[in-house]
Amino acid sequence: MKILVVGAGAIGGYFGGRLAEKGEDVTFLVRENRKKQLEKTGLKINSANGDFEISPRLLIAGESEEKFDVVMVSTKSYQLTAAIDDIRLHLKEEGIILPLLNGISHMDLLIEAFGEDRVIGGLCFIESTLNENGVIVQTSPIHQLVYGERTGKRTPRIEVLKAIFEDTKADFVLSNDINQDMWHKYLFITAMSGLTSLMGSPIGPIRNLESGQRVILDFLNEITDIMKKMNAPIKDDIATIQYKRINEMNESMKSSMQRDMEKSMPIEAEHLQGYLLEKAKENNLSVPILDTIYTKLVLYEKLRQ
Ligand SMILES: NC(=O)C1=CN([C@@H]2O[C@H](COP(=O)(O)OP(=O)(O)OC[C@H]3O[C@@H](n4cnc5c(N)ncnc54)[C@H](OP(=O)(O)O)[C@@H]3O)[C@@H](O)[C@H]2O)C=CC1
Ligand SMILES: CC(C)(CO)C(=O)C(=O)O
Repeated sequence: MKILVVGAGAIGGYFGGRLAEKGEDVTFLVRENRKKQLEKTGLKINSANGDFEISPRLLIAGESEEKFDVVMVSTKSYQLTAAIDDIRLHLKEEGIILPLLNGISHMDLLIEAFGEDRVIGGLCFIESTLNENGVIVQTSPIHQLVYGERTGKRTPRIEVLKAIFEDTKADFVLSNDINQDMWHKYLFITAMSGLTSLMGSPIGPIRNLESGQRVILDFLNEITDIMKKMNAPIKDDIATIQYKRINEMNESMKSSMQRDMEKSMPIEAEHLQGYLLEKAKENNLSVPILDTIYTKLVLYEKLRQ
């Protein structure tokens, strides 16, 4: 199976790199600058699970007519519309799209572009970032990619994908309810990225404060209320589950949004917090913590320009 990874950034480079390390047929769709950099240095990954390096196969959109069976999408949300045009050029007629972005609203964009049947569900738990030399630095041991048919069915194509992902030096998990898993991750990341970015601190010091504990739980409950109003397929006790998860994470864990802010890069505030704030407004919900976090993130974006 020919795999195209769209973006050789922090997560695409990591999971695509792990598949290539195992010998799978992986190509990275990149843009000019990243291509030049990767041709010079190779794809280097400094990982909590063991460093590795590959000479990646690279493709610039439209430079060949090569088509792929699986397209793993690992751009930022604000890069997705442009990336969709590039993907169209390289997706086989029966090819499938596996998105790894945080959030939910990108699913509508992808389904609109490629059709219900082409798009499966996906998400990942990993703490990784690009350093100033374009090296992927993965800091916590967790490196889990969760995927599945949005119908929950064990289709022949998902079994093929499962076989490809097996024995990779990363944790690939086939889900029977990827829709729910994606909403649960969305809840987790909205809280985690919002709070760490607002406080400018890894999660440890925030949760070590009594007030920090309160704000984490209150924010998770706020987001859960919005999601329930949206009829999102979440578990009733998901706020408690994610609260526990946040309390079990590494002391030093940062969110990718926070790391992007440290690098003065654009952030996915509209895609993550902004989308939920819109839904809160539509449902007349009072969401003071989300309002505060969103204001901070929008101010960051304005001051950055
Ligand atoms: N980093 C993390 O720890 C985690 C991130 N996520 C989520 O994963 C998604 C990706 O994040 P992350 O990997 O950190 O982001 P990065 O910015 O590190 O990577 C995105 C990559 O996509 C590339 N890209 C964008 N558009 C195109 C295009 N049209 N063609 C080819 N390449 C393109 C960019 O390349 P270029 O250099 O050309 O701009 C960049 O290398 C986000 O939704 C994020 O929230 C989820 C879990 C953890
Ligand atoms: C919190 C984390 C690292 C977990 O995967 C994440 O998804 C992100 O920061 O984007």
